[in-house]
Amino acid sequence: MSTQPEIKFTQLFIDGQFVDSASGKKFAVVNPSTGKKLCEVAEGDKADVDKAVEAARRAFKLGSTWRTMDASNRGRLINKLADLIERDAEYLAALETLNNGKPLAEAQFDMVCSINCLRYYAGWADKIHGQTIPADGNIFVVTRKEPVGVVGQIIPWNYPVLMCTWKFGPALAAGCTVVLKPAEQTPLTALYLAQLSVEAGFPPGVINVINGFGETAGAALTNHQNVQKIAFTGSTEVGKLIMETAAKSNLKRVSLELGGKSPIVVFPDVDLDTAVTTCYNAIFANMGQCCCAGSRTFVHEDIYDEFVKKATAMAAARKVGNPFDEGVEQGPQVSEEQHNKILELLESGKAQGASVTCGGKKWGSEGYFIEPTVFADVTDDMRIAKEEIFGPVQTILKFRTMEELIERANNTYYGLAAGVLTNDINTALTFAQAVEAGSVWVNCYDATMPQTPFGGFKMSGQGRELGEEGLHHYLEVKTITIAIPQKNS
Ligand SMILES: NC(=O)c1ccc[n+]([C@@H]2O[C@H](COP(=O)([O-])OP(=O)(O)OC[C@H]3O[C@@H](n4cnc5c(N)ncnc54)[C@H](O)[C@@H]3O)[C@@H](O)[C@H]2O)c1
Ligand SMILES: CC1=C(/C=C/C(C)=C/C=C\C(C)=C\C=O)C(C)(C)CCC1
Repeated sequence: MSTQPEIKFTQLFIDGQFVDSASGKKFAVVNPSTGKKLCEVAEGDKADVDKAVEAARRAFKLGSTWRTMDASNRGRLINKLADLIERDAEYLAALETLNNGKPLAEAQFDMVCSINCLRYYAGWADKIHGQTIPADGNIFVVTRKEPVGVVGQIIPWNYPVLMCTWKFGPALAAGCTVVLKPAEQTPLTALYLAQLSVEAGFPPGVINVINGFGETAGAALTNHQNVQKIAFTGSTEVGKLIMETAAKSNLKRVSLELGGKSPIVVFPDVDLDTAVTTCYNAIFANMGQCCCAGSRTFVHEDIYDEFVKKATAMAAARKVGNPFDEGVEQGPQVSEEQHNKILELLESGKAQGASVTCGGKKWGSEGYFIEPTVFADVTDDMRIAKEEIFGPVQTILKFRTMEELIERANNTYYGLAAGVLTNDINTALTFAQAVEAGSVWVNCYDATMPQTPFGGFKMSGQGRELGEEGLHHYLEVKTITIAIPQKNS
């Protein structure tokens, strides 16, 4: 596989066509493995968002090709897009690795998950229906599930293709039209998907992609009077802004997939090597850049020292390097900003008294690499135990009792995910029921499938993506009540 896949699309995608931005401005896209510029892409802002929303509105007009299409044909188009991603998966994975820095094998797995997500939602397209309701009186009542309309979708840089499919799948199955804003760090694969949408046969305006920055393009989308819903994945800080802007503009619907500080808990009755591996994958996958990363590893005091020894050995053996190289498990962080944020948090961990048993600093001399790091003797008050690090940093905390564990696991503003490793079903269920988290994984982690709802309690978000739940945010319920001469049971 080429380490320099050709970059084919760098403009904005509006109304089925690639176009320059209205201002003519461009911004640089950087290769995180080197810190050097890869290319420039068109920089969209309010004027371009307005055009894209207008195109999406036209595509959503009553009587349009999209609105009059059989639902089963919407499903076929979504399936066709999945087929095209599958056809070009090697290229797309390489482009993702180039732009995002994730190891090629992880990018390839992301493509599989993305294809599965689209196929799952393709199947839903003609299974979205309302009810007939035996309401009181001489009436006949039906509900219809209708698409909410033009949807703005704002996504982060950690899973660029996967996040596109989590957003496109349910929106298109529901019959909405979309304007997607990829993260400014990683626009390249979304633009390629835009081209695939043309090849799949989506009518112009159904899918639009506007590259640009959050404060300009993202804010214009969130503020837009003709956008009926925003689906956002990213930081909790921006999630709050989105809700505020949505409320102040047209009270558009909002779903939010935000940060986390998820506990993964190890009880002493487990196979220790298996537990160490599960916890290692839970935090180090995707360079730790995952909202649901198992970023607080709670280990029972009886096995704590042995666990720390094994976890340290495992992290020390992690192969860091060029994400295109065979066997490399960890590439660079996505950007200099993220890299510096992580280094600052590493220093805070050291200063607050945690023990670095592995790593703890920058890796290499170019690009945005960080050493796989393990902190032991972590206490709840430390910043590394409270803040989302979003890096390859395992923090290991000690616990003694279930009661204390539950209290500490829940002592966070976040509530995205949790894991519990034990062979005792009572222990597993006690924790699973008590922990405040949208996903709880027992004897596994990151087990996220298109069929299973995903999202957060508390400040980790609003609403759920994936599964049937993920469709509801893209649908309005209309109640149609018809007066009839005489109802009969
Ligand atoms: N939950 C996640 O998947 C996720 C993803 C990325 C980052 N994060 C967290 O957020 C931290 C900061 O990363 P970041 O700055 O890239 O995240 P971010 O929330 O700023 O960016 C996510 C997306 O939101 C857009 N955005 C930013 N400001 C906006 C605004 N005012 N209006 C509308 N859209 C806006 C960005 O352009 C991007 O597309 C990370 O360190 C990590 O802790 C979480
Ligand atoms: C962590 C791994 C995976 C899961 C990724 C998930 C659940 C991402 C979800 C959404 C986002 C953006 C979260 C926030 O960052 C895979 C894709 C199942 C592969 C293994 C590693």
